[in-house]
Amino acid sequence: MIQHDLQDTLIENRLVAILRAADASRFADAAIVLQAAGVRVLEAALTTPGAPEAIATIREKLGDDVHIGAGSVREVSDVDTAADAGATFLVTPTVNPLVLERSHERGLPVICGALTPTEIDQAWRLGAAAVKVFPVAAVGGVAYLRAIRAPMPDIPLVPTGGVHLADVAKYLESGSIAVAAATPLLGDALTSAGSLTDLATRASEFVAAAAKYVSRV
Ligand SMILES: O=C(O)C(=O)C[C@H](O)[C@H](O)COP(=O)(O)O
Repeated sequence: MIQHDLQDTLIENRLVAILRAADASRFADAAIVLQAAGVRVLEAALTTPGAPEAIATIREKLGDDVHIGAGSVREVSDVDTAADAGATFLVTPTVNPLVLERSHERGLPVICGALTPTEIDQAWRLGAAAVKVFPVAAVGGVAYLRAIRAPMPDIPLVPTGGVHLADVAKYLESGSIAVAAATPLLGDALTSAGSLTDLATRASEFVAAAAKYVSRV
């Protein structure tokens, strides 16, 4: 996937579901539930043991209908791990020029994590396809997002971290290209005690909230 394709995919979906857990045993089942609910952009965090294998399984089972990225990419070696597993894009929590450089070499677009105006601008100038404003809720949520957008309206922003269902419309109304959520969307669905039925309900609610802002490009 190239930069513009990822931007188009985000505009067409407005929602990224982040899979992160103690282990990846339920990632593929959760991905199937998410796909059925209309979620098309998934991110498997590399902090989860077994995430690369889960990325490969999800690609095999769900095909090209679902975009599966690797998240929490911090090291250059993570880029290669994710690319070799078949991830179609990368998500980082930080701005690391070496990670962006290697991602470009491997042909993978990046949603690069950043927080301050300087970091956000730097991530964009280093060639990020979009900038993940993380952790957005902890620093002021929608008000912070709006403040960032005013002087930098050209940068596609993906607010992440503490984005709850009730916030989805507010962030998208404020000009975000998409929102990303882990805990508020996945809940405990990735644990053995979690319910995939409840996940289906939550995912449908998130998709419905984002749907108003979806545009076909
Ligand atoms: O994966 C990464 O690279 C991140 O840094 C982003 C996180 O997964 C967020 O921490 C999600 O936050 P919640 O949606 O509040 O659970």
